[in-house]
Amino acid sequence: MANGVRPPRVMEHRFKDRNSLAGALAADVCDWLGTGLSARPRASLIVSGGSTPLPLFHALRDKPLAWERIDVTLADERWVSPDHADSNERLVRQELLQAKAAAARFIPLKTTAATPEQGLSECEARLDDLPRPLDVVILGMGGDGHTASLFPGSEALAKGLDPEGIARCVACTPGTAPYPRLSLSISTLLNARRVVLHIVGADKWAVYRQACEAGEPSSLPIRAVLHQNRVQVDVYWSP
Ligand SMILES: O=C1O[C@H](COP(=O)(O)O)[C@@H](O)[C@H](O)[C@H]1O
Repeated sequence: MANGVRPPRVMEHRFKDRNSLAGALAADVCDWLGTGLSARPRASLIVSGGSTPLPLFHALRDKPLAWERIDVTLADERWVSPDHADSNERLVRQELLQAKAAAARFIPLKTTAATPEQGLSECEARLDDLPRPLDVVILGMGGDGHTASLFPGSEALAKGLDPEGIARCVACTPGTAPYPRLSLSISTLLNARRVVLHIVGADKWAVYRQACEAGEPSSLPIRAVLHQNRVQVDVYWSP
């Protein structure tokens, strides 16, 4: 694929550094949520965990939005206690749901069930509350092309990547990353007004460019986000 060619529904936004990216993406997310709130009683924001979103969370939490009318949940969760260092819920509570954003309603994915498989139906019920389409979905991507917790080689991948699937979420145990997990399915994540892929670093840019080429989503699950006709995907990248 020639440099610069990308799937038709993909728009690229490139920044000189991570803080510039975070500031611009926070401003855009604020506009999109504001548009949702002006048209409907509530708006939804689905965020990812891991290390990439930290500067975004810090830029977003001070935005002057009617946060008490915003529902926040996660694209995926590691099945660890909510106060565990690697819990995505902990990250969101400590780093996003502060300052003005403390007024938002948070919907955790982690339940008290022992495994994500056992927690799946409660989680689906929690997500049923969210009006569709979702307003803003912000996805991350791992170096292996996973997005949310849709990992290459995991047993739940076919179910999670089914574009017409009715499952809101899937339980999985990645062979290549720690912790059992629960992930929103691709059909849930793409039923959205705005979908963002937020990635940083040259390595992730190379994986993203590889995923822009036609191929199997089972080897690079992010392909299921990039190669579809349902919604525009805005890719925000910086070195
Ligand atoms: O495990 C996960 O990985 C991805 C990417 O994380 P990063 O640390 O490379 O930014 C993340 O999007 C996902 O939410 C998380 O659970």
